[in-house]
Order: sequence, then C-alpha cells, then structure tokens
Amino acid sequence: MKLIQVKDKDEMSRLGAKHIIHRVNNQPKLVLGLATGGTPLGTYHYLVDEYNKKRISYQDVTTVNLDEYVGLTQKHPNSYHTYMEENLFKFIDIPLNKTHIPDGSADNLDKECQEYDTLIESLGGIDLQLLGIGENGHIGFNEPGTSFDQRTHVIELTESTRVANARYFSKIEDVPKFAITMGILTICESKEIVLLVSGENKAEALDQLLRQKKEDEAFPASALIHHPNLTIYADESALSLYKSKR
Ligand SMILES: N[C@@H]1[C@@H](O)[C@H](O)[C@@H](COP(=O)(O)O)O[C@@H]1O
Repeated sequence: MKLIQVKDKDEMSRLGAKHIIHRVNNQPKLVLGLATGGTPLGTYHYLVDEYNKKRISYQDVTTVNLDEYVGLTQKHPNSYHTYMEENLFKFIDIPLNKTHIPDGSADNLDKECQEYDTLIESLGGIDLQLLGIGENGHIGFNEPGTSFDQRTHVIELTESTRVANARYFSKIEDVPKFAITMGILTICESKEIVLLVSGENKAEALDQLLRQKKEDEAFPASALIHHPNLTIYADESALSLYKSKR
C-alpha cells in the first residue's frame, strides 16, 4: 500500500487524474474501473481539462463502473449512468459502446450481475480501478458484512449509506434501497487500485483502514490491505484522525 498525503481535495483530484492519464498514455487500451459519488468529481474535471488540452485520448479505453442503483432507469437524473454522462463521458472521446455500467433497471437482476462479470472477464479484468470509500468503510456498494468472495451482486443499502447519499435526491425516501455492485473479489482482482479519500467525514474510515492488520468483512475496505498495487491519495482532513494518534 502506498499512501500519498496531499493538502486538500483539489490536490487529490489533480494527482488522481495525473495517475490515470499516465496509465492511459502508457496503455491506450486500458480497462479503467470508475467510481461515482462526490469524491472523484474533481478528478473527472481534471481528466476533461487535460482532454481539452489534447494531452490524452480515450478512444481505445474501456470503462467499467463499480455500481448502480436498483430501480432507477438509465436516464434518471440520479442514476450513475447520468452521473457518468454528465461528469465525464459527454466531454471526452470515449466511444459510448466502450463504457459499461450495471443496469439497475434490468428485469432480471441476477442475470445482469452474471453478464457484468462475464463482460469484465472477457475484457481480461480491470487494469486500473478508481475507488472512493464510504463513511462506514464500504467500497463500491459493498456494505459491511458483505462476503469478500462475491463478484457482482445485488446489495441492500444500509441506512447510513442512504442518508449519506440523500443529498443528491430531493428526499431520503427517494434514495433506492438496493444497488448492483461489483463484488469485493472483482475489485481486488484489479491489477491496480487508486483510492481517493477526502474530508473529515472520511477520517474515521481512513484511520481504520491504515491501522487494519487483517481482512475483516465487517469493514469492507480492509479487503484492500494486501492488494499488491494500491495507491491511496488522501488529503489532510481525511488524515486528521490517523495523524492525531501518532
Ligand atoms: N457507491 C458510492 C461509492 O462508490 C463511493 O465511493 C462512496 C463514497 O461516496 P462519496 O465520494 O460521495 O463520499 O459511496 C457511494 O455510495
């Protein structure tokens, strides 16, 4: 695990984007795993900026997203399909048929999960997975208690995750109760992982992750501790608790 300490969210976003651009430029056919939520937004803005400066092309990149809410159509304003379209895809040259996100409105969700796994396998796995972390240590939507042996599956969201994500909806009742998420196994099989952590609300989760000695299904992010190629970009406020204990 490599920990890169940065000043603030902007620096985290800039370095996260730089990391991705470096990989894409070295391997234009990169299979890039993408995350949603507030954390990677700045990184996506930097990726768009660099694209506009003609420093990168996504023409040959394939993307696979971590997760999607169950029950929202792709066009729903709060779907992760819309999020990706509005924050990244529509601004860059990636062919839309090379972008993949689980379909949370599929009639047969189990089939959708299996097909998503088959797709990732057919791509040869994920070269670089971008991750954020939930306040309760979730990665993707793998909530505490999720088996580390699972691949893509449907998960019931915890109340705390629904509350944390309610800021994007008009009211908490509108936040879906279920989601499709890549499993911990799928995530950990990525050849490389970049975890972005920013803000004081993540300080407890980050402190736990950095102190974790062994994997523990009660704390999903602990699955990452033995990953051979994990880089964490964390800002000062996210590191505040960890540093105060040293
Ligand atoms: N499913 C997403 C995760 O992929 C994300 O990493 C995490 C943190 O979100 P945020 O970055 O908004 O704090 O929770 C969300 O629910």
